[in-house]
Amino acid sequence: MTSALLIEDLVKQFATGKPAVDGVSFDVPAGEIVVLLGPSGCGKTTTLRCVAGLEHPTGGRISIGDRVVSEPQRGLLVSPRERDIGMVFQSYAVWPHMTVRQNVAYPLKHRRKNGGGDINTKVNETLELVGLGDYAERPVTSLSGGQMQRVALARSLVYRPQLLLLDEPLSNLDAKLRIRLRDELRRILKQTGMTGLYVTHDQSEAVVLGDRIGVMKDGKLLQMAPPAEIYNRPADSFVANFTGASNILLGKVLARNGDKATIDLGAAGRIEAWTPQPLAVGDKARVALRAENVRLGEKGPANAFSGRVVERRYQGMQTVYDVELGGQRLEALELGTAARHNDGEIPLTLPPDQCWAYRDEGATSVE
Ligand SMILES: Nc1ncnc2c1ncn2[C@@H]1O[C@H](COP(=O)(O)OP(=O)(O)OP(=O)(O)O)[C@@H](O)[C@H]1O
Repeated sequence: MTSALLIEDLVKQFATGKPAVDGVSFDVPAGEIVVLLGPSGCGKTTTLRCVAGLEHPTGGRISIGDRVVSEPQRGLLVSPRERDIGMVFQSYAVWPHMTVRQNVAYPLKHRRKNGGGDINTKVNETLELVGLGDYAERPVTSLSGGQMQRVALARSLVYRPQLLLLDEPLSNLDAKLRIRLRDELRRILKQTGMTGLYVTHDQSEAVVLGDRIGVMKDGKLLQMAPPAEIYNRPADSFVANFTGASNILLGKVLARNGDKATIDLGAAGRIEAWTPQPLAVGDKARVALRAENVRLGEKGPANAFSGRVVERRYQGMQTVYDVELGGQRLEALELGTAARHNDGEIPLTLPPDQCWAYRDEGATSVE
């Protein structure tokens, strides 16, 4: 089957600096939502703009459906209007002098491709889909930010483009609305069977919306995988850290056994960890793990340690514990409204599957 979007070795070099996009390749099968996630400046917006045709790539190839839309080596560049894409941006791109209905009908009246059929029926169906059925005749400027963004979404969905591009569409909304629209967006996109490429720096949006998440850093795509794999099998220490595995234990590789490694943590003892990288015996390693995966008060069958709680921070719905482990520090998170552990010595378990060892590129090590 042809991918709805295929990006091969995409490079974008602006006049100055390092390449904003540096050899990125991935595909999006029809009906799938791929989210590009990464910190500010990692190149996710530039990638999306290259797909839209708003940026001219320096190298590589982009195909939408079975049509190549950009291949600079052959001097090929299809204009944005000819790409059959929809776009939703951070700012609510709506026509302020029109009603909601007129805004959503606009692309059907002004695009070559409208698929035929009755414009009013299509507009009504799309407004229902985005939850604005009762607002059709209102001036668009009388709507709230969240509603305006629904209008922008409806306007991009109404002509059923081959591909929908969304660049941080929720970031201008207040926190509560952002969460509601985030959850609804997935339902809406899935209901229409739309293929989507979505850009965000917000992990929770990426996890809720994406069938797959691509984590980017410095113009490179570090990992592209379903959310659960990104969260449970991060291929790279940056991916682990960016998605919230904030605990890092430093050590040295003692032994390898398949995709597991035994790491010497110095005074803390030895730890078993999963490793996606070809670590060798003697290598310095960083073991990453999430605060929520530290099992305080438990003596498990593997990776059982004795630590010391040095500080507790009660946060109402959860408690964060600072734990000392052989001269290193860990944070442990306990969900629930009651803190069950006190300061002082405590057994704890770090489940081997939830400990991930990466090569330590930094200088620090435990001798
Ligand atoms: N028009 C431009 N001219 C020069 N450099 C640019 C231009 N647009 C982006 N860049 C640079 O390219 C790199 C990637 O930017 P890009 O906007 O793609 O990152 P991003 O991950 O989307 O970040 P953000 O979330 O802040 O938008 C950055 O270093 C940025 O400064």
